[in-house]
Amino acid sequence: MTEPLWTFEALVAAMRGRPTSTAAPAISGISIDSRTVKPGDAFFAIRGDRFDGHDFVGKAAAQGAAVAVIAEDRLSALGRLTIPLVVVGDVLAALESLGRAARARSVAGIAAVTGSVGKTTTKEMLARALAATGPTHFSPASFNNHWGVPLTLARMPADAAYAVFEIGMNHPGEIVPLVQQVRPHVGIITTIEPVHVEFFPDGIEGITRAKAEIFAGIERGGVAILNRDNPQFEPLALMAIDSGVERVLGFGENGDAEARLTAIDLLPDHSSVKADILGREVRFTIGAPGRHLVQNALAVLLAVHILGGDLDLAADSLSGMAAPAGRGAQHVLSLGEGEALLIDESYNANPTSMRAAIAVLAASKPAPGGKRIAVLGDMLELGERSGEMHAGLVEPLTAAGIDRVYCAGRLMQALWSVLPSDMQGQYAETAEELDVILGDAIAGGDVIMVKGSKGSRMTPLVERLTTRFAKPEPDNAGQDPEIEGLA
Ligand SMILES: CC(=O)N[C@H]1[C@@H](OP(=O)(O)OP(=O)(O)OC[C@H]2O[C@@H](n3ccc(=O)[nH]c3=O)[C@H](O)[C@@H]2O)O[C@H](CO)[C@@H](O)[C@@H]1O[C@H](C)C(=O)N[C@@H](C)C(=O)N[C@H](CCC(=O)N[C@@H](CCC[C@@H](N)C(=O)O)C(=O)O)C(=O)O
Ligand SMILES: Nc1ncnc2c1ncn2[C@@H]1O[C@H](COP(=O)(O)OP(=O)(O)OP(=O)(O)O)[C@@H](O)[C@H]1O
Ligand SMILES: C[C@@H](N)C(=O)N[C@H](C)C(=O)O
Repeated sequence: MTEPLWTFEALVAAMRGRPTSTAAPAISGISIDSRTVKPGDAFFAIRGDRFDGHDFVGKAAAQGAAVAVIAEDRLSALGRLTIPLVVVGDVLAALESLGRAARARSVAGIAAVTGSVGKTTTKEMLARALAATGPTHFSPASFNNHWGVPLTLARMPADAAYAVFEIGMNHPGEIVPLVQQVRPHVGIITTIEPVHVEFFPDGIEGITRAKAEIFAGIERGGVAILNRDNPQFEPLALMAIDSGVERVLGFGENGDAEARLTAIDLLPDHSSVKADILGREVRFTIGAPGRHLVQNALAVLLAVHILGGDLDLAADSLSGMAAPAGRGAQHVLSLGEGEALLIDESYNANPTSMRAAIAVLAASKPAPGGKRIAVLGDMLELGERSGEMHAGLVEPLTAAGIDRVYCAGRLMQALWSVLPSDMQGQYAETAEELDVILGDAIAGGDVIMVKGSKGSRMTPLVERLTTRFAKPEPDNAGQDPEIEGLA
């Protein structure tokens, strides 16, 4: 029999909670959402921006939750429930305590990933690479904030050999409490870029300081892994040493990088790479395109090596990597007269990730007669230089020889107004309006890259296009289109 994730007693003790029952159900998972709760889960009733999880305890119980963790001040209002409760003062604080207990009992080699872009991609890649050596626990999706980090910690099995956590922020001060819960042996900063800059009046310097907060939680004897090619490398390295981090290692093309790129072949659907990782030559293939993924992979292999994983197995594992949903995942569209390829980059957008995605589109190979099409939504949270940053995309788009650009959103007007007329597809105020426009414009052989900030609602546009132009059965039967795409 496999061990439960938590015994009831251990769960109660970790949170110093008050159980309402002497029952002792085994707990196989942790959930904060009645819509996805599984039998055996402990349901934590979190108060969020829209809802109070206490209103869904009954539903969670009906779905099979073994236990619910609730706040003292809501107990009397909950009425009769069929499952044991653990009563605490503050449910989020209790989740954090459980997360700390998971960390305290763990023998895993632990990595934390932050950075202005590439956190999720790097976290997914590192989890894959470590899993080639031993059982690896990691954050789902982008669970990187004050809810996602303690939740991921609380879910960490006691016998995980490795664990990878993503840590995000869009304001100063958010990383310190999160990294102090995770206490990683290795802290990775993917890169420092002008992202969420609206919340940083002092720009890149402020972002650098905020990302450097990760050093405050690195374990004694731990390692900081930094982007050697980024202009903020030196300040970050100094901040790491000032924070007591004993070892700082770099990755990139720079000759001084400990994980150094030595040769690269960027192809439309994958990359072949040669690198020197702390003096060892490693050759590998990444199963998804883009120079930015090569950068991320260097950090990943360095982290695997430091954590004692098998470097060769890790490098081999990267050939099976597909770009995550919304971050480069590829879909084949069936257009009657032929097929087109849609690259879904709709999860986020900022000048850096836009340039990375435009480079992938540039390297793609449309079929004869096909076009390279960029469909771009607003980049949010860029502050007072937002207009300039939107307009500035004209340079990489023209340099890459993109055939047509479609724009959606008020901010994208700044780009639209400076695009050469022969590149202009069409402008729409909302992503929704592009549905029909694009449906009529795209043709077999085209490669279409869709990107915008999450709030610019390009993801629903991708969903509508992939539904409308889905490959007919049986080609798709039982297969995940993201995995079956050309990635
Ligand atoms: C708390 C939570 O997870 N909310 C998710 C939930 O939201 P919902 O719309 O339902 O409303 P509430 O949050 O108010 O709900 C309160 C609780 O009630 C539960 N509940 C609700 C309805 C119901 O029928 N049953 C229920 O049990 C609910 O589950 C809550 O526990 O659902 C949404 C849809 O799935 C989720 O989108 C929402 O998730 C929020 C946004 C969230 O932050 N979740 C974290 C687990 C997480 O880590 N998510 C990441 C994205 C994180 C992110 O954007 N990070 C930023 C950096 C951090 C910035 C920081 N300053 C910040 O603001 O957070 C980044 O740039 O990367 C992910 O989803 O991948
Ligand atoms: N190292 C990198 N350099 C530049 N761009 C990158 C890099 N890695 C990923 N990207 C780009 O950034 C986009 C977002 O990637 P990812 O989700 O991994 O970043 P993130 O930091 O987790 O973002 P978020 O803060 O929105 O969760 C990708 O679709 C890709 O276009
Ligand atoms: C979605 C959130 N994690 C984020 O990064 N937002 C920025 C503004 C974006 O979507 O580009």
